[in-house]
Amino acid sequence: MSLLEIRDLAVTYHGSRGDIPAVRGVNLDLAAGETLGIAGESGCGKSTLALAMLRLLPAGATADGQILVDGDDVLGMSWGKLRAVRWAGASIVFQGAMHALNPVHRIGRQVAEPILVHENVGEAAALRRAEDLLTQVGLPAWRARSYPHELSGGQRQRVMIAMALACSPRLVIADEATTALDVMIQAQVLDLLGRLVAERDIALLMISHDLSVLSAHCRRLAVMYAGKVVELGPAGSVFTDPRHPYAGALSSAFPTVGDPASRGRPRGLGGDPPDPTDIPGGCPFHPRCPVVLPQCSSTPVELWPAGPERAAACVRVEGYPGSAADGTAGTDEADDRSRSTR
Ligand SMILES: Nc1ncnc2c1ncn2[C@@H]1O[C@H](COP(=O)(O)OP(=O)(O)OP(=O)(O)O)[C@@H](O)[C@H]1O
Repeated sequence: MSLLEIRDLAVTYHGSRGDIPAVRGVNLDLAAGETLGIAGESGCGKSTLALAMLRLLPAGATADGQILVDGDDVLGMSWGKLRAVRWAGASIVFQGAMHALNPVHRIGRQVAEPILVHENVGEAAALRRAEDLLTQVGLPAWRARSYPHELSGGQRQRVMIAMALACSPRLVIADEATTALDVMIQAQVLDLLGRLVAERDIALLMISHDLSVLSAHCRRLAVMYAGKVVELGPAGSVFTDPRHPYAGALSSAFPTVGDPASRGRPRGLGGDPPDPTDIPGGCPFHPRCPVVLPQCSSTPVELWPAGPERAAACVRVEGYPGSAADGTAGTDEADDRSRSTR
């Protein structure tokens, strides 16, 4: 059994602009010791997915489907159980550590806090554990006595990782955890996360708009577009040999190191992501797709097997029902094969 199983997850924000379907039928699995990257342009639903996993969605959002952590559904569990899952089962490292840390408390106390809250441990023992965690993330133990403003951005992000690991979670979600850091520090922090994942057999779900970073640090990649996973597979293959035209455009957005201006913006791809209140029918990517076919505006697309461990939601994938070579769009057979790729 996978540590994390997401089944038919749909998240909708209900607001004054109308309903925003931010996540639309996502299915993902993640095993202990595995790293899965989630990539996609701003607004595709990555953070909503992360927040839903720990039931941290704001009021006004509804979530349907299942999010199973060790077989227990986060969306349906009691508050008591959810509290335990939030630290000991799974934890999140967000972007922007400066704002997440309390400026008036020493680092050690902040790292020790989740241990004190969630475990039956005295203050001195919790502080010793905090010092130990700081050394594990590459900071000297004496940093426990520092205040956040005395640390660099990279050091503060390490502190956030130490906090996330404090109660030995089995799943860590890193949402743009290193985006604000410069490239060298980013690589160091991501290497550190990768090492901790391997040593502790943690499942790591890493969210970033930067496909090249994810492909370097994750075993598998999921590419999202308009609330759906449109490509899933081994990271190297998705990055270098994408099967979905959007994944291809996204990987071409990170062609060269040292060209920050081009990063994150799919090159050669016109238009913007769709208005979330008015997502195009058929394939949601079809209005921007450089290789669009006539049926793309009407054929619903789901993930379809596209090679070993691979799936893509595109009618151009060989054998896709409704593709030029196949007249079986929308059949039960299509649904069955789609499910078998989860
Ligand atoms: N609190 C909210 N209320 C209403 N709509 C929201 C809210 N948060 C996000 N959305 C909308 O949901 C959609 C998905 O947003 P989300 O933040 O999950 O995307 P993202 O891929 O993480 O983007 P980014 O990389 O910019 O954070 C967007 O259309 C966004 O405008």
